[in-house]
Amino acid sequence: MRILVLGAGGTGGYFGGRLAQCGADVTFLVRPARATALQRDGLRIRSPLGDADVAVRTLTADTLADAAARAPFDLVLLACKAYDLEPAIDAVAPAMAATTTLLPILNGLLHYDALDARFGRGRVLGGLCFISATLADDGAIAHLGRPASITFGEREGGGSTRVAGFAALCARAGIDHRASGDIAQEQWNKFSFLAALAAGTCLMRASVGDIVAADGGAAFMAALHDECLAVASAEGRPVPDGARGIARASLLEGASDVKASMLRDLEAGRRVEAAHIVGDMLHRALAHGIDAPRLQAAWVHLQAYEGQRAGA
Ligand SMILES: NC(=O)C1=CN([C@@H]2O[C@H](COP(=O)(O)OP(=O)(O)OC[C@H]3O[C@@H](n4cnc5c(N)ncnc54)[C@H](OP(=O)(O)O)[C@@H]3O)[C@@H](O)[C@H]2O)C=CC1
Ligand SMILES: CC(C)(CO)C(=O)C(=O)O
Repeated sequence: MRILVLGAGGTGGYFGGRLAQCGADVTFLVRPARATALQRDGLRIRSPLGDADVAVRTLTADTLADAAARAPFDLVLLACKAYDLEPAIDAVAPAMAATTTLLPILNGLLHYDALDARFGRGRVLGGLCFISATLADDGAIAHLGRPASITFGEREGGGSTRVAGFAALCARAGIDHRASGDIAQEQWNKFSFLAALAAGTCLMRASVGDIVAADGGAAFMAALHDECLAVASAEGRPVPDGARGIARASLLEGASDVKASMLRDLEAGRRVEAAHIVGDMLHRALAHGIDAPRLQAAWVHLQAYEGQRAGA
C-alpha cells in the first residue's frame, strides 16, 4: 500500500513515522521548510512508546503531480489543522487518482463536507485518533504520553478490503488501531468528549486535574460534557454507556494533567480550531434548541483569543 501523508506535525508525523519505521511505503507531503528539515534530520519521534529516527521520503506541492503520475498512491492520510483544510485539499488533489482513498484524522466533523464535495464521499473514509503529540521546537515529534491510537472505517458501515489493508499495515507497524464497523458513531463518541475537553480546558486555561480540584470544577466539566452528549443524541448518535463512562471519567480525573491539544496551541499563541470544534458543537446545540451556556462561554472566550491574536 503506497501512502501519502499530508502534514508531518504532531499526528501525521507520529502515525506516518511509525508506518515508515516499519518499512511501509510512506511519503510525506510537506511545505518546503519542513521538507528541508526532514531531509536533513530525518523524522524523529520522542515517545514513551519508544523513540524513532527514520529517514523519510518527502514531496512538496510542486513535485507531487509527477510523483503521483509515476506511481499512484493508494491512501492519503490527511493530518492538517482544520483551518488549513482548503489549501490542504488543493495540495493533495494531484494524488487523488480514481482508486485513491483519503483518510482524514482531523478532530471534528465539518471537514467531511469539503472532502466529499471535492473527492466524492466514496473515496473518503472516516477517521480519528487519540494521541497527545506536538511538533517540538527542535523539529521532533513529541509524543506526550499514552495513548497513540487510530480508528478508521467505511462511513456507510461494515468492512472493506481497503480498511482491512490499512489495518494490516497498522498492525505491522505496531500502531494501536481499530478498523471500526461503525465509524460514524465512533466520531460522535470522540467529538462529544473532545468538544467538552477543549471547551473546558481552554476556557479555564488549565488541565483537567486543576479544573477538577477547584470548587465547582467537576460539576462544571460534567455539565459541559452533558451539553455535548445532548447534541450527540439530538444528531441521532447517542453516545453509548461504555464510551460515555470512559469519557466522563477522564473529564473528571482528579490527578490528570490532560489538556486538549487546542489548549496547547492556545498557550503557544498559535491558531486554534475553535470554530471547527467548540463553535460547531455549539451551533449544532442551538440548531436543536439545546441550552448550552458553557459551550457558549467557551466559544466567546476562544473568539476573543482569536481576535486578540489577529490584532497583535
Ligand atoms: N496533536 C494532537 O495531540 C492531536 C491532534 N488531533 C487533530 O489532528 C489534526 C492535526 O493536528 P496536529 O497533527 O496536531 O497539527 P500540527 O499543526 O502539529 O501538524 C499539521 C501539519 O500539517 C501541515 N500542513 C498544513 N497544511 C499543509 C499543506 N497545504 N501542505 C503541506 N503541509 C501542510 C503543517 O505544516 P506547516 O508546519 O508547514 O504549517 C503542519 O506541520 C487536527 O485536527 C487536530 O485537532 C487529534 C488528536 C490529537
Ligand atoms: C482528546 C484528545 C486529547 C485525544 O487525542 C484530542 O484529540 C486532542 O487533544 O485534540
